[in-house]
Amino acid sequence: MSHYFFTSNKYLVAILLFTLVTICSTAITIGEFKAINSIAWVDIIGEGGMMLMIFTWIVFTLISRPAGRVTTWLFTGLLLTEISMLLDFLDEFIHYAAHNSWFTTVESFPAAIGMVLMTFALYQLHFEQQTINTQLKRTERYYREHSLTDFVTQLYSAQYMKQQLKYELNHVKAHHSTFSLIMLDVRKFNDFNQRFGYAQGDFLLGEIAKLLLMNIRDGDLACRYASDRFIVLLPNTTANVARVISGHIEQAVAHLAYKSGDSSTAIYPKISSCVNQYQGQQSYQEILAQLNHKMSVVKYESTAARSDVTCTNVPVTN
Ligand SMILES: Nc1nc2c(ncn2[C@@H]2O[C@H](COP(=O)(O)OP(=O)(O)OP(=O)(O)O)[C@@H](O)[C@H]2O)c(=O)[nH]1
Repeated sequence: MSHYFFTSNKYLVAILLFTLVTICSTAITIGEFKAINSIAWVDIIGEGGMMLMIFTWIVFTLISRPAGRVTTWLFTGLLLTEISMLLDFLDEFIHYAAHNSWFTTVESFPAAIGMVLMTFALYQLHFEQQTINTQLKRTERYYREHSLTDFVTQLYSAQYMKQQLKYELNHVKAHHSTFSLIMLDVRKFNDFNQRFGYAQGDFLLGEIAKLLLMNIRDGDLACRYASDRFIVLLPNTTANVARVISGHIEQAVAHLAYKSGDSSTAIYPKISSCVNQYQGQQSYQEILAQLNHKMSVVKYESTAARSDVTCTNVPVTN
């Protein structure tokens, strides 16, 4: 469950709770509970079920979508529909005197407006999804398999990377071609976690993953290999080209002025990278072992050169 989105939609959560509480308390104040033997239990189950379903849709909208225009339209449409369902549900066991019957006669209006708003929201969502699909193309090299994505970064997982590596090895053997791998490791990520907390660490990994995707080509595949380590598979690519791309990624991450929470201090994360080119003579296990070893050497050398400072704090000036 995305705690982050729920927090970013906190005003909508407050509006939802306020609306539901106000309607229930108004109904109880101006109405009277019906006698138990005049209650239609089947209607209560049906209407109560629909009300709960729409409430669940609202909660899923709030936890799975970032705050913004489309989310607000979706939320408003769903909330109006929920209001109709709640009024419908309440009048199953609350009776209103004639002068308060407006409370139940208006029940169908919110849903009608809500449906129009939701249709508009879905129309907007369609365009938003088209933009996301364009970006997703970069991570969907051969087929969609979302069970193999990493939750924190939304990149493909190490398991998917191994599958694709095996596929690529067979491919280069059959076609006498070549491919390269880039391994990237965030420097002193443990220190970052200790200083800012794991939630911020997750967020930073997500931001680095986005930069990674922006700096690779459509046919390349970026995966989260292990904790703060990423691998990019570059088909039909020599080590020289891979080094250039890896340099672009390093520069992009080095220019990421990360702000933790409300802090206005910029933190500049750094990553180490190494590159290897392959023709398909080794197994995927040997390749990964070789790449991990090369990364250890790179990290050792950068530590020896004392250039592994992770976070440079530069106060942001307005
Ligand atoms: N926030 C967050 N931290 C993670 C996740 N997975 C692993 N870690 C943490 O990542 C850190 C990795 O630490 P190390 O392997 O020592 O790496 P490092 O601190 O970058 O050290 P160097 O690579 O030598 O510079 C550990 O603190 C792990 O607990 C995750 O999904 N989210």
